[in-house]
This record gives sequence, C-alpha cells and structure tokens, in this order.
Amino acid sequence: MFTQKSQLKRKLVKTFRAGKLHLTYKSDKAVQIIMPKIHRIQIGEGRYDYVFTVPLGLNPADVESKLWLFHAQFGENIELIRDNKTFILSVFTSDIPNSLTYNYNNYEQALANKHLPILCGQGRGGYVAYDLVEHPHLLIAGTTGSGKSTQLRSVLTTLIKSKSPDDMHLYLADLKRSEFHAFKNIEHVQSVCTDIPSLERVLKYLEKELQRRGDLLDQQEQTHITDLPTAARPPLIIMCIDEVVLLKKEKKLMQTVENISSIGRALGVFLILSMQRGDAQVMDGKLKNNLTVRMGFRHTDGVNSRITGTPGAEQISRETPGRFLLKLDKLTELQSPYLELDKARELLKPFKSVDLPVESKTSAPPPQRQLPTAKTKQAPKQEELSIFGVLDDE
Ligand SMILES: Nc1ncnc2c1ncn2[C@@H]1O[C@H](COP(=O)(O)OP(=O)(O)OP(=O)(O)O)[C@@H](O)[C@H]1O
Repeated sequence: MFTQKSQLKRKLVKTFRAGKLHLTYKSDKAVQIIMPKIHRIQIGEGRYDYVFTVPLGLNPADVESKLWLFHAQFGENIELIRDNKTFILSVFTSDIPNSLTYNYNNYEQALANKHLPILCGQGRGGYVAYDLVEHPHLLIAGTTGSGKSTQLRSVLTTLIKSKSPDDMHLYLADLKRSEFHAFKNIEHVQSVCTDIPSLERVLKYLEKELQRRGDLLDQQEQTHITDLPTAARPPLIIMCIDEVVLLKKEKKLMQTVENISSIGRALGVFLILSMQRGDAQVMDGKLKNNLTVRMGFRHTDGVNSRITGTPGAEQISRETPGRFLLKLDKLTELQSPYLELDKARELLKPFKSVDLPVESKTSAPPPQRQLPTAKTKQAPKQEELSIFGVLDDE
C-alpha cells in the first residue's frame, strides 16, 4: 500500500510540474519550488482520490484551466472538484458498465438514510442514489427506446420496496396507457390515471392537499413537513406523470403541476415527470427552474438535450440503452439498472393489496377529507370509496 501511494504521489507531482502548477522563487544561489500540498491519497474500490491544496500565491483557477493535463496523465475517467483552495481529484479505475441487472440488495447502502430514495444507477464511483426530499422534482427525458420507462419502473419499484405505505403515497398518471400496469393495486399507489378526467380529479385533490398541509404547518409553526412529529406527519406524496407533454394543452392541469413544483417541497409533495424530449413549451418558466434534477437519456439532438438540461445526452449511443446523464449538483454519466417487467411484477407481489377492479382504483384519489394523521395515514380501503364518494366538489 505504501509503495502504491508513493507511486501515485509521484504521478500527481509530475502533473504539477508539467503544468507549472507551483510557485517558483529564484535567488542568486538557488531556485525554490513550492508545490501544491498533497494531504491525502485514499485508495478505494474502483477509484482513488487525492486531496491537495494550492499554496498561497498560486491561483486555484490555474489548476482548473489545466484539466486537460490531468486527463493526459490519469485518463478520461477523472473528476476534479474544487472547494476554494482545496481540490479533490478522483481517478476511477473501473468504467461504467454497459448493462446492470437490477438487484435491490446491492443498493441498500446507497438508499439508506433517505426520506425518498431515488435510485439512479451505477457510475464510475459506484451506485448513485439521492433523496427526492433534498432535491425536489425529477425530470426523466429521452428519445424512444432510450430506457426512460425502464428507469421509471426501477425508481418506483425501489421506492415501494424501501418505504412503507404509511409514509409514502404514489399517484401515477399514464395517458399513453402503456406503463404502470404493474403498479395497480400496490399498497402505496393511491391512483393510476389513464385519462384526463381522472388526472384532473387527482390534481384537484392534490391542490386541496397542498392547502391542507400549508394550514397544518402554520398551526404547528413548522416550515417543512418532515419537521413535524411523526404522529402528525402526513405521508410524503409523489405525483408521477409519464409523457407529461401530452398535457401541454391542458392549461389548468399544467398550472397545478407548476404549483406543486413551486410549493410542494416544504409540503411533502413531489413530482417525477417524464417526456420523450426536452420540450421548450412545457419546460418553460417555473417548471423548468423547479425540476431540480434531470436524467437525460439518449436525445436526438443537442438542442433538445440542452432544453432537458443534460447537454451531451445527444452523444449517447443507441447501443447503450439505459445510459444517461444525471444533472444533480453536476453532470454525471450513469448506467441505469435494468429491471424487466416480469421481474418488477415479482418484486412488487408482496405489496399487492386485494385484487380490486381497476376502475375503482383509477377513477379517484383517496377520499381523505382531513389531513392524514398517524391513524388515518393509510389510504382508505377501496370498499370505503363508495361510502365517501369522490371529493371533487368538496
Ligand atoms: N438499463 C437498461 N439496461 C439495458 N437495456 C435497457 C435498459 N433500459 C432499457 N433497455 C432496453 O431498451 C429497451 C427500451 O427501453 P424503454 O422501453 O425503457 O425505453 P423508452 O425510452 O421508455 O422508450 P419509449 O419512449 O418508446 O417507451 C428495453 O426494452 C430494453 O431492451
């Protein structure tokens, strides 16, 4: 280990020298060179990381401007992150896999300690997942066959497996009627809409829910739903709309979607939207700014991938479905887990409630007349629907 670290250190010092990334003091008798200080070299699985700081007098921007030099020395799979005078140079020794079979057990560590863990995939540094509560509202975009639906399936299945139906409610909308069959009658899933009227009802319900949750936070003098005591905390809600572009002409519905994107974070209501390509009209104004995380699968051209917010997604090869660029704090290339429909059905089996007629589940959101409390958190069973009716015109 010691000799390996010495070799790695020499490699970095050589890079500093080649790029003249040091201070040089000359006197009559000698030349003194002050190199950046290497504080740590950490060797991990599939990667090693250097932590170094530049000496006072050397502009840290010079290091950043010579990124090409680090690439020349360490290869393409590196990442250079700067925090003031300190840099972390990560060198990835394993490449991104071309395919990754979904295996929930492998992701448990990446999913831990997150309110709503969004499993993204595997990158050069290992598995990547983030918390939707910390980074609200997700857009998944990519041309046909690029792997969006598979990713949605994996994201939703992972959420269902890792969260209890008391803590998370899902509302799914699929106007193409091609996705989400596997999620019908799953305990967490409050509704699967396949037409505009049913989606309209759900969004109306969510508008009221936002209002109710805002009132609750006022009463409890809290700013975020996750700050409430567990007993008073309503479940986190995710509204997931596949091919949201189909709603473009539905101004009222889009208004609600926008509204959720603006105020949903504090109130515990989040969006996951998907579309085939970045649509400037849909991705206009508020919505664009509020969808803080983007997954850009293969795009057909650079204009669309820039609208999606994942420039470079047009260069993803047709040969690697499931490959995408994740825009979180920065752009990262990842491979999404491949979860086939049959396998998803198998994984979801334990969460199926009684097999009810599809219509009753798809036609209405749960009839929650008041904010769910610990006792009422669980969505009422379907039989109760007929007693309460639909809350549209409350
Ligand atoms: N993560 C993945 N790893 C390997 N292959 C994948 C992955 N995701 C998708 N594929 C392959 O690509 C095909 C298309 O994927 P998918 O249906 O998810 O694309 P899509 O972008 O949703 O397309 P559409 O918009 O037409 O529905 C899948 O049938 C599968 O063969």
